[in-house]
This record gives sequence, structure tokens and C-alpha cells, in this order.
Amino acid sequence: MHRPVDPILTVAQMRAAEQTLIDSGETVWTLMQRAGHGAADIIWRICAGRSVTVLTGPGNNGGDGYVIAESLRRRGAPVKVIAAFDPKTEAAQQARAEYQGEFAEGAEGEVFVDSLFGSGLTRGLGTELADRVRHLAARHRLCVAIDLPSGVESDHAAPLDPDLPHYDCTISLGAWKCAHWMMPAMEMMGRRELVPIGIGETEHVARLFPKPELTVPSRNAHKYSRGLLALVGGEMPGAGVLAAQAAMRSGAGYVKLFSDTPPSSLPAELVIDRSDLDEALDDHRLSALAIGPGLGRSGRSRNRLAATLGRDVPTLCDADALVLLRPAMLEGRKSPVIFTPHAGELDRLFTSFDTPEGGRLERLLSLARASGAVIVAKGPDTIVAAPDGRVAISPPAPSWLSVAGTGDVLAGIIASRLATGCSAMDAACQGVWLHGEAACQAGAVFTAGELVSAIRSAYAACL
Ligand SMILES: NC(=O)C1=CN([C@@H]2O[C@H](COP(=O)(O)OP(=O)(O)OC[C@H]3O[C@@H](n4cnc5c(N)ncnc54)[C@H](O)[C@@H]3O)[C@@H](O)[C@H]2O)[C@@H](O)CC1
Ligand SMILES: Nc1ncnc2c1ncn2[C@@H]1O[C@H](COP(=O)(O)OP(=O)(O)O)[C@@H](O)[C@H]1O
Repeated sequence: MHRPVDPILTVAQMRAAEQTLIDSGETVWTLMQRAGHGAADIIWRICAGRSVTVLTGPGNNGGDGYVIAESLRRRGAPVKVIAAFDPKTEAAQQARAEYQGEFAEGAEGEVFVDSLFGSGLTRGLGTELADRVRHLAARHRLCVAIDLPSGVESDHAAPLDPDLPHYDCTISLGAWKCAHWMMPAMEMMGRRELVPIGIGETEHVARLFPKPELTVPSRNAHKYSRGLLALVGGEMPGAGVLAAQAAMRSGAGYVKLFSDTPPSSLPAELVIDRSDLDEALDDHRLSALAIGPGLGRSGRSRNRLAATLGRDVPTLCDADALVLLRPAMLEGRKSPVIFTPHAGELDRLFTSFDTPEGGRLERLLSLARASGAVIVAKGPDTIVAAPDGRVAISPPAPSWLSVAGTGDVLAGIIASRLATGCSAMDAACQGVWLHGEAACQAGAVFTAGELVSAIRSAYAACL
């Protein structure tokens, strides 16, 4: 069901994609024209007749700036260019030669267009240039970054100078890059726009995942055919109940809680199985298992985890399960596993699976390969990595999710999608999307319980 779209490229992949276009008969100049005019269309709508200051650098990003400035000037916008460097590339020199408008040293105006550096940034801006960018951003009402905000190293989404400005809009050229969707740089971008320049299907490091396309149950569906999910509870059954409530609203036909110490107040629809765990796990109708929320970290909890992972049923591990997990527990498994760690749990997994140091995406992929699990690395920029090398990045979800219990809700949603028969990767991506959409629908200051209530409308939006 998951329909992958929107590739995200490293800087090297972007260069290669550009080279492929050039090899097929384009020139850097025609690409710059396409990128610059596309960006100018967006800025024209933003500036709505207000004055524009374009800061240009030495490379092709600076060249884009001249194309943008000339395009806006011809439409009648008051434009000034501040050239921080002379253009060094042939295409940028041509763009400067074609610019017929004014130059300025230090300008005040309404809209600041940062075309100093894009993906060619190789080091920090340094004090003088960074001051210049900060100063210009502070003296304009609106700030727009071309391709990337200057000072951002894209592949690691790293701002290389302190206190760089935040932009109202970032216009990505040709394809998305890592920094557009990964923290911490992602925070600087404001609204993100993409100007296509003709790049087709190309090698990419990740994809931005889209709205899932869910379906109404088939005419002859019954509760088992829609999937039986069991949440294996532990010492603090409340978290398991929260996950179960989320799971009941996320597609599975039947949700059970395996717990010998269930809380006193329970939703009537939730079936509790108090029997011995091994016995409960013998049910051949189980289509997925989830363990972790409220599991606890005792020896008994560890035994429950080992027993659960010992059954070859698609399984989601969250929270305490990720802390207790040891690689040996996964030996011999054929069914998919999903891990849903937050940053702290992820660090423990890196240690447990002896994952080599490296860039964030690279390290997540190493963990996925070493464990055989789909990793859902939660946070403001949730990233999903699969053992087969696929990586998907979630569009940003509301920061109101930063409240206790929302991780249990996510675990329930993803496990429910897994129970419906989705692949682990699809279950993870659909679940993260539903969770983020439920948070949008829930509005401000919600509790985890209120987030659960919003899942229904998020689900309905995907039908
Ligand atoms: N890739 C594509 O398909 C397209 C790319 N275009 C533009 O080209 C840009 C990439 O162009 P370039 O590779 O020329 O890179 P940039 O224009 O980002 O900058 C490269 C230049 O800046 C210098 N430099 C890097 N960091 C510096 C620092 N901290 N201080 C001083 N100098 C520094 C480099 O030595 C080089 O001379 C993209 O971001 C985009 O804006 C568009 O023109 C057209 C299409
Ligand atoms: N600032 C944020 N912006 C967007 N989503 C966030 C933010 N902080 C947390 N989240 C999301 O909220 C959930 C929190 O999960 P977790 O830390 O496991 O919480 P808990 O253990 O309390 O349930 C995750 O899905 C995470 O991606």
C-alpha cells in the first residue's frame, strides 16, 4: 500500500543526478535557468510587490540568485543584489552578466533571498559571513533560502555556524536534500517548496513518505481476517492499555492484552487474556505481537520478551523491550520485527548490536541490517530504516507529541498495521503517518488518550 514518492538525495547523489541531465544534453546554464525561474515564481508570490534583496555567493547557488533577481526585476519587483563574492563558475558568471538591475552593499528591505551557498558548502561561513547573513535576515521582514540556508551542511543536516537565521521559506532545487527533513537543520527551513528541474528516478538515500492509501474492510471481512494483535503486557499494564486502545482504532480486527495484572478500569472492547503467556502465545490465529509498553525491566519481563520473540510471528518491540533485548533473542526468526526506539533507546540498541559509528542514516541502516529489524527512530524527524536498505523520513509531526504516552500510542498503531498484514516497512510508515496526522487533528495540548481519540479521523482521511 505504501506508495513511495519524493526522493531525498545526498549532495553527491544530487551532483550525479545533475550530471545525468547534462549527459543527456542539458547544460548547467539551462538547469540554472529552470531552477532560478521556478524559484522566482515562488518568491514573486511571496514578495507581492515588496522590495527584494538577493545575497549571492561564488558558485552556482549565487548564479541562481542572479537568475532570480533578473526574473523578479523584469516582472517589476524592486530588487537589489548584494554580491558577497565574484561569481566563479561559468554559469554564475553568465547569470551575473544577464542581470540588469541594481547592486547594493548593505540593504534593508522586505524580502531577503539567501543565495550565498547551497549544496556546495564545504566549511562553516566564519564570523564575518555569518554576521552578514544574520544582519540581513534581521533587517528584512521575510527570509527565503535558495536550495539550502547558507551555512548548512546538508548530508548531516548540520548548521556549521552558531545562531544562523531561521527562514520563512526554503526553496529546494531539483530534489529534496537530507537537511530539508532532518534535525537540527530542518528547523531552520520554514515552509519547504520544491522546484523540479527534470531529475527523474535517481539514486537516493531516503524517501519522504506520503499519506498512506488505506482501504475499507472487504465485504466478507471478519475480525480474524482483519488481523489478531496481542499486546504482551508487563509490570505497568496502563501503557499496554494505551497501546491497545490505539491499536483498536488502527485497522486490526481483534486486539487482546496478554496480562495477568490488568488495570481495574478497562475499555469494554479490549479482551484480556490472563492465562500463562506461553499458553496465550500458542494461539495460531495471532497475526502480530507487540511488546514493550509497560513491560518493566525485571527478570520476569525479560522472560516474557524472550517467549514473545521466540514465536515466529511479526512482532513490534518498543520501550522496555528495547532495553532488555539482546541479539540472541532474535536468532532463527523469519517473521519481521519492528523496533520503535526514542533517542535514548536507540543509543542502547546501537550498543547492544555493536553498531559502528557513522552518519545518522548510515548508522540506522547498520542497525537495521545487524538486527534484521525495521527501525523507527522516533523524534521530531522520525526516520524509518529497513534491513533491505530502504530509508523513509516522515514529514514533520506536531511538537505537541512531546508528551508522555504518545510513544505507546505509536507502538499500538504500527502493531495494528502489522497485524492487518502489511509489510514491516509499510506498517511503520503508515503508522508514523497516522500518528502525526492524529496529532494534527488533536490540535494543541493533547494527552496521549486524546491522541488515541483522534486516530479515527486520521484513518478516515486515508480512505
Ligand atoms: N544540482 C543541480 O541540479 C542544480 C544546482 N544548482 C545550484 O547549484 C548549487 C550548487 O552549486 P555549487 O556546487 O557551485 O555550490 P555553491 O554555490 O553552494 O558554493 C560553491 C562555492 O563556494 C565555495 N565555498 C563553499 N563553502 C564555502 C565557505 N564556507 N566560505 C566560502 N566559500 C565557500 C566553494 O569552494 C565553491 O567555490 C545548488 O545548491 C543550487 O543552488 C542550480 O543552479 C541548477 C541545478
Ligand atoms: N518535538 C517533537 N516533534 C514531533 N514529534 C515528537 C516530538 N517529540 C516527541 N515526538 C513524538 O512523540 C512520540 C514520543 O514517544 P516516546 O518518547 O516513546 O514517548 P513515551 O515513552 O512517553 O510514550 C514519538 O512518536 C516521537 O516521534
